[in-house]
Amino acid sequence: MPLPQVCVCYLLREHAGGTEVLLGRKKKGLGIGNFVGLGGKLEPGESAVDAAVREVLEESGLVVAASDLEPRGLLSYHFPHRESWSQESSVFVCHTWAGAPRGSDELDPEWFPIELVPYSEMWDDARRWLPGVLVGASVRRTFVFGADLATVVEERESVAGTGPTEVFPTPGCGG
Ligand SMILES: CNc1ncnc2c1ncn2[C@@H]1O[C@H](COP(=O)(O)OP(=O)(O)OP(=O)(O)O)[C@@H](O)[C@H]1O
Repeated sequence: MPLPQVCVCYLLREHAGGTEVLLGRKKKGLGIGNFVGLGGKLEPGESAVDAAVREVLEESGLVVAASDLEPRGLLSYHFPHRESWSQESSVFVCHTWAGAPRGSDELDPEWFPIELVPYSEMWDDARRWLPGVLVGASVRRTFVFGADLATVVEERESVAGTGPTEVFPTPGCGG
């Protein structure tokens, strides 16, 4: 079964001699209380880019153009103890937008210098890949979360089903 597809978009600005990223504390749903980038689920038939444009607008009021989104990879999140939480996230970075950020029922956006991103208040995987993405890297990685539904217990440098190897072969399907 393909995983539910979600997207995340990190807006970056140059400010006070450094780079800042727009994050917000999630007010509802999966990961409530965590600081996250702007993003959410793809609607049926929607591309990850179009979903990112829509989610940025819905969550912050900012208007981004699809052509200004830089694709930075794919993350696969697995929750063997709560399969309904497993999902795959396309990652984008964007430096150009129109408007000023405003809060929404999802989060209240705040700028953070990239050296001061609150990793201890984010999903456990973020500190393992987001620092690189914020300075220009791309990422393709799989994270497996433990029974506490919060701690990364396994990390692989590939994404199940789309990379050269199947990370999670389904018992009974071949092999
Ligand atoms: C498990 N480790 C994780 N680490 C970092 N980020 C994570 C994440 N798991 C989900 N995310 C992000 O969360 C958003 C989807 O969350 P999800 O609750 O499914 O969607 P959200 O409620 O926003 O969607 P709608 O607005 O209802 O579409 C999406 O940006 C996705 O990248």
